Amino acid sequence: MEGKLRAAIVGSTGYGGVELIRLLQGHPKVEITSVISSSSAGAPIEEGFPHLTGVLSRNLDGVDAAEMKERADVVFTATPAGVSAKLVPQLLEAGLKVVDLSGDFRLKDGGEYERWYKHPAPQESYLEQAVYGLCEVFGERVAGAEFISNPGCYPTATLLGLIPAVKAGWIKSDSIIVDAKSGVSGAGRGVNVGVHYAEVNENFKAYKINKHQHIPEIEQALTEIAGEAVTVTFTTHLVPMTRGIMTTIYAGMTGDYSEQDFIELYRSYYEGRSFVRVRNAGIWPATKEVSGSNYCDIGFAADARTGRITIISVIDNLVKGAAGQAIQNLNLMMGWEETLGLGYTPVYP
Ligand SMILES: NC(=O)C1=CN([C@@H]2O[C@H](COP(=O)(O)OP(=O)(O)OC[C@H]3O[C@@H](n4cnc5c(N)ncnc54)[C@H](OP(=O)(O)O)[C@@H]3O)[C@@H](O)[C@H]2O)C=CC1
Ligand SMILES: CC(=O)N[C@@H](CCC(=O)OP(=O)(O)O)C(=O)O
Repeated sequence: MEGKLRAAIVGSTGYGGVELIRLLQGHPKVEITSVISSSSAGAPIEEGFPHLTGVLSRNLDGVDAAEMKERADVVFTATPAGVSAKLVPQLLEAGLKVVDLSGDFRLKDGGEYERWYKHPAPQESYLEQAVYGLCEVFGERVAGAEFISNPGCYPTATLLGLIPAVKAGWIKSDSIIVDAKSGVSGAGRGVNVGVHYAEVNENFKAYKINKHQHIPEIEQALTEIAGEAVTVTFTTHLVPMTRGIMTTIYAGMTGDYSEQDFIELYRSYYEGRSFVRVRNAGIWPATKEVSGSNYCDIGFAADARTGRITIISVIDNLVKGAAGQAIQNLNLMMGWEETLGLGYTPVYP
């Protein structure tokens, strides 16, 4: 184990944290040295998560920045909104590297954060320090950074599906509609009546229409790429499945572009990036085709009749949408190959 980077996971009893454990167990340069819980410190992690028996044998540690500094070099905070805002500054002041999976540091404008998340914003200096880790787009900023704000699950699928076309000026920036669907693990492990089995099974429902906290995150990145204000209509739906996000994106095209034009544009933009796979014409991605993996698969349908492009983008919300991208960010921070420890083939069927 000597020579490995030591990692602690706060929120290790949540879905994002447990997925970090699964993925980091296979990472050749990282050792998990602390799994942390605010409510079950002292208990063996296998007790609550029998699937980890024989995989990771550790007792849960309490939330203590000084102890984390003793035990770890990097901390993944897979904690609810509002918790990271208070905890992460302590970790940074202790000299730890941090990858935060929550939404607390993604919006550069603290006022916008308070408006959408309904929590007090973190101090401005930490918002400035946080590097928004959408690896395939802003990866150069991640290299050597000490503090990464990992993108949200829906924004990851949406932005990877939109950015090459927005950057090229191929779509009308006031015409974007994102129809997004998520599996139930996206809501986390906490009890919530909206994600109860009887509410979700054999059901399909829209939620947070025009009020979703990922809207400003998507618009912030698209506005930067476009160099002009971009707004999106964004509707989220809950699908009766465990993992997976599909975003179906509609936008008016600025010219007479074909599917093949889009395929070539996107393949060129993502050239050399292993985790974005652009489909051939007529083969649209499905969530199962990325499940358990760090891939984002993208497909297109151009409609000359309406002048609109339809872009389908799928990810596993817990991998590319959370833990996988967090590890990809760590790899880039450390100057390692970005695919290190992430070579998972999707679980199919
Ligand atoms: N699920 C997903 O697909 C995605 C989630 N995210 C974000 O990642 C973060 C984690 O999500 P997820 O794992 O799904 O959520 P969960 O609700 O499954 O887990 C969150 C964990 O945080 C811990 N926690 C709660 N309060 C505190 C506290 N005060 N201090 C320290 N730890 C605390 C809890 O564990 P304990 O009680 O043991 O401390 C809990 O298990 C959230 O911000 C979420 O929005 C981002 C992208 C995708
Ligand atoms: C299915 C489901 O409920 N998904 C959650 C995703 C939450 C999340 O990941 O929140 P942050 O990225 O803001 O931390 C939602 O739509 O709110």
